[in-house]
Amino acid sequence: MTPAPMEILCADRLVKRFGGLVATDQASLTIRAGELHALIGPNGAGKTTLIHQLSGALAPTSGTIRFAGEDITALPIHARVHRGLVRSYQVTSVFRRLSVLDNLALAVQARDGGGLGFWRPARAERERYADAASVAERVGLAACQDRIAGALSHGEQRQLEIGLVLALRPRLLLLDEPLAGMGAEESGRMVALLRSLRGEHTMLLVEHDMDAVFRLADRISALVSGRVIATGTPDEIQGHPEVRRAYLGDEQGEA
Ligand SMILES: Nc1ncnc2c1ncn2[C@@H]1O[C@H](COP(=O)(O)OP(=O)(O)OP(=O)(O)O)[C@@H](O)[C@H]1O
Repeated sequence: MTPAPMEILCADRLVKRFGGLVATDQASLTIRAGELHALIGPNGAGKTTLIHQLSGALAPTSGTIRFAGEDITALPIHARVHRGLVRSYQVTSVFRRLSVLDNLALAVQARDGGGLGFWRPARAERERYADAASVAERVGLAACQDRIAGALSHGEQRQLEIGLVLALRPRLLLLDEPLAGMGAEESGRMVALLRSLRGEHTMLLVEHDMDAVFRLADRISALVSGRVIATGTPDEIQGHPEVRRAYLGDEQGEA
């Protein structure tokens, strides 16, 4: 029997040039099924450019991306989403005038290919809403599932965005700075949510909050000038001399 592949995503030597600028420079990255993998790096290191290449928003100049054993380098965003590679805020967006539950039900419907409930529309609708309610609960929004999305706090809206991605039942979630712009309390809630998803979902997290990254990640890859210079456990990354010099600086490198 062939064992299931451990690696869900394998990016091999991705180069992205913008004119004379090389934003990712032979960047290679492997994500294992089930892990929370964080990508760290200083401003301008190429994190966003790399994520965009993985999601399909940007075509690499060279290099390949394999997902679940298939070469997806040339596939557009929607085809990657269809295969289960989903980035938050890219494909699904919050409809501010709809309720939390309606937003989630629409994402469930999108997942099911438009919800062709031709036979039993009422039942299909009920199932969709039951599914949406369980996602609302999963992301900590059960108590406000009937509220208009536009009236949610910033932190709750980010929780909803995670819910919209989860409703698509992704095989790999690309999370781009989920803690951005949050205060301590909201950020604590989001970290708890991400921790609760750990082990249940495979995630690639780009985040500037080093504290959160080192608390959450199973493995971390460090990007410097477009290159992945190290991948390892939080302890290995924290002790890596080049990483300490390049990334952690006086935050942790001096500790
Ligand atoms: N569309 C573009 N056209 C030209 N240059 C770009 C473009 N997108 C990114 N760059 C450049 O590529 C380099 C990498 O940028 P990128 O945004 O990927 O880095 P980052 O690690 O995500 O940075 P930050 O942490 O500040 O978000 C930077 O020098 C940036 O100016």
